[in-house]
Amino acid sequence: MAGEPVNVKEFQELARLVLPKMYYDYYEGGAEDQHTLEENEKAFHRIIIRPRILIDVSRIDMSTTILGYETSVPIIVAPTGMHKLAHPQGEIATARASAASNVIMALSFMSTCTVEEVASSCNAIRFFQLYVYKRREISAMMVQRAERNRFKAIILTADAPRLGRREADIKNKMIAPRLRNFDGLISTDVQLTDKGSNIEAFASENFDASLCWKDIGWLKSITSLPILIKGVLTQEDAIRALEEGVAGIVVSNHGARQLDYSPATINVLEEVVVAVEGKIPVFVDGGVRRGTDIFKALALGARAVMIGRPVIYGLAAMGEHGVRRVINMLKDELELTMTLSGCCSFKDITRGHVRTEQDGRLHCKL
Ligand SMILES: Cc1cc2nc3c(=O)[nH]c(=O)nc-3n(C[C@H](O)[C@H](O)[C@H](O)COP(=O)(O)O)c2cc1C
Ligand SMILES: CC(C)CC(=O)C(=O)O
Repeated sequence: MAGEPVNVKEFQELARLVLPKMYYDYYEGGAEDQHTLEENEKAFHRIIIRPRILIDVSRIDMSTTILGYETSVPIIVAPTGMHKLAHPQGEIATARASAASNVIMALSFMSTCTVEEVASSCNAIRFFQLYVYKRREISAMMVQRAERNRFKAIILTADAPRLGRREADIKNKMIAPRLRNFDGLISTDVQLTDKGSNIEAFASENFDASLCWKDIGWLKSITSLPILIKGVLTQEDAIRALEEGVAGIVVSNHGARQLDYSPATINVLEEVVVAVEGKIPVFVDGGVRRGTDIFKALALGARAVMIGRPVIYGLAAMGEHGVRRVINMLKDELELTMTLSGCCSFKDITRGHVRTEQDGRLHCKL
């Protein structure tokens, strides 16, 4: 590639060039046939923007709030595991870049830097993603550590009772690195398989597949932080989450790494938004690679998007600077999209600014 990368895809290509194949495959891959992986992006491509003209767009206001916290753009850094495989500074580089760009970072439960290291690396609003282990006391202790270190919300990932089947990781015999948060508590040196992915083996040894709705009560009993549920893909689960009193929902298929042939997230966002009737904010992730994608998600009712792989690609390519570049590129693209669509602020972006495939079908029937 000649010159500096100018979009997320070019950062992906740079990441592919610099990373060992085992790690690149881990980051990039999805489950099984990777049908949903492809669809997460393609479903965005099938949504058309309906721009409005002759509106004064000389000033665009990009500021917004997420759970009451001010942020420069409706982007949250999604929780993704093990950043030190992408760059030696790991999650500290990601946290500093997020802080510099004034966006919220969600730290993965499976981080390679500790909660305390990330918290002390910079001053920023951070959320903490939670996996519930069979040894619940470990998860409870992590929630308390996050709370002590001023994380502002818990994101409970609810789509991973087991890890999805990621065939590249199986072929590469993907190795789980040391997770220093769990030093002295749990080892990533699992010896369950002599073949296959060690990450998968680690997850099946430790993740609690019995986690269910009643456990939201348990989580509430151990923390006073707001709880977001990540992994909702249906109106039924959205309504249930609402009944459990969560503070927000993340429409997510885990970057298509869990259940293949689950829907592209942008295709089910509206179903969830309609179900919650504006009572709590709805976020979405999966396949966001352009500012136009963010615009589409906002038009369909998302409060903000989360980005997973784009951040990793920036981190692998250029460390902290790369993550900043990726976030700022997406921000610039969103600003341009708003300008060219006649929207001066987020409240100006309406359902009428996009046409989905389903809308197309409705028109045909008329
Ligand atoms: C390499 C990788 C690691 C991930 N690790 C986690 C994790 O530890 N916890 C979690 O809740 N989600 C995890 N996810 C899912 C992301 O939070 C997010 O849902 C997904 O990456 C969004 O899709 P995108 O990568 O297309 O932006 C991971 C995703 C990737 C790609
Ligand atoms: C280390 C993994 C369990 C993190 C994860 O959720 C993922 O790879 O999708």
